[in-house]
Amino acid sequence: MNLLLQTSHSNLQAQIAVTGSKSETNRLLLLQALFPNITLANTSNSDDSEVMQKALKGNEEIVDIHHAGTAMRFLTAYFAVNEGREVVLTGSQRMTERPIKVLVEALQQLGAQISYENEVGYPPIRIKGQKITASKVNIPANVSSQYISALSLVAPKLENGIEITLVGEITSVPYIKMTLALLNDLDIKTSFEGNVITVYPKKEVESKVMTVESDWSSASYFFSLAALADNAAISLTSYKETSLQGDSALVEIYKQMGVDTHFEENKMTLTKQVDFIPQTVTFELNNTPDIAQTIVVTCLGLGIGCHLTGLHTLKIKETDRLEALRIEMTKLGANISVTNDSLTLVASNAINQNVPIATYNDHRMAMAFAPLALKVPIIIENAEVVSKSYPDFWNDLKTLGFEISEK
Ligand SMILES: O=C(O)C1=C[C@@H](OP(=O)(O)O)[C@@H](O)[C@H](O)C1
Ligand SMILES: C=C(OP(=O)(O)O)C(=O)O
Repeated sequence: MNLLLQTSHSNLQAQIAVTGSKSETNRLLLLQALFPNITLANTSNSDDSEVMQKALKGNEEIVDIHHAGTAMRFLTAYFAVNEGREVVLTGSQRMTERPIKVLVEALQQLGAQISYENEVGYPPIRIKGQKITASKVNIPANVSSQYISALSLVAPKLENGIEITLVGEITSVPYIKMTLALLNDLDIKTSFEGNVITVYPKKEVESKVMTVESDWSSASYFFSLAALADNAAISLTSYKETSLQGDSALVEIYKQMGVDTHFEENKMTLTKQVDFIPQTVTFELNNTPDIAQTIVVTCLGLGIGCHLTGLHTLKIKETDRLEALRIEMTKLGANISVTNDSLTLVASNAINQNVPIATYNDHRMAMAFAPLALKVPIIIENAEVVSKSYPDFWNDLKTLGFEISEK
């Protein structure tokens, strides 16, 4: 499904209930499988959370998690310590290109039995669940934080917990802290000092309702819309000023691009400010890789330049996001260059109209480019990809007055 997006509304007003964080949900689904007396509220309705839930509930030998990176990594650890069960864990074509070796080797250090069905280092993998008693493990920390979260999530159920020594620069740190904070909310003791994470064993937890905050990465598209509109007052629920999600850095980032955020109870309202906006912005995004695409497109829409660094993980996500951005932004007339870990956009004012944007099976390519419809009519190819994290995205955009038609 290709969608043509256009709008004559440049004053955006609406209240939108954004789905729960898929990162928090997928952690809590795993923790609920380990501790069934936890109840979850405001969970994500994303495809990635649905496949996670199905995989945890099912009993099949072949478990297919499609495009869901967190599900792939978290379930690798989950099945590795699930004594007596054997599964083949696989996913989409792209998932078979996303590396898993670092996590497999860490689990093998602990005594797990995991082998590769095809290419060494990549899914599909065969896992024979074992009782794990070893607790010390070293892991390179600069490829994906999801490996470290995966080990930490299963650790409370290991006889001796876990002590993880992180080697090298640590990437996507807020996601690791989110994992430990959720464990702490269940009264599971953890520590993260220097490059060592410790998670202590815990047999049972108290019954508790865990309420997921709405998804901040999904909120990023509304920050972009507010920045590109002439006027905006967009209210989003349910959000907290102090969040477990690192992407809440959006508040400070978009302040520099003319968006003010006001919190009241469980709602945040984004308003457009007409203050001075710099000609170029610079951000280090090692902590917040998922909002890189949103920010670049906002800058194009504002006619300003940007220099983004800390982007090395973008090459191994749903697609090579740096290359995808370079190609699609160039189609729109942008002057953009990328390296293995950075991106530079030169300020310019013209944007080509009616350009079909390819989305590369990447939900964030579709959603990041959509706000540009405030400036020029734009076509988003294979628009259904948004369901990976935000199935209601196109409907929510309609409530802001966008005309959306099949092309
Ligand atoms: O743990 C998580 O929930 C996530 C961690 C990040 O991945 P990396 O640690 O691989 O950068 C992020 O990009 C992904 O969308 C979700
Ligand atoms: C990178 C992402 O997801 P995952 O790694 O879980 O597939 C994302 O949602 O942007």
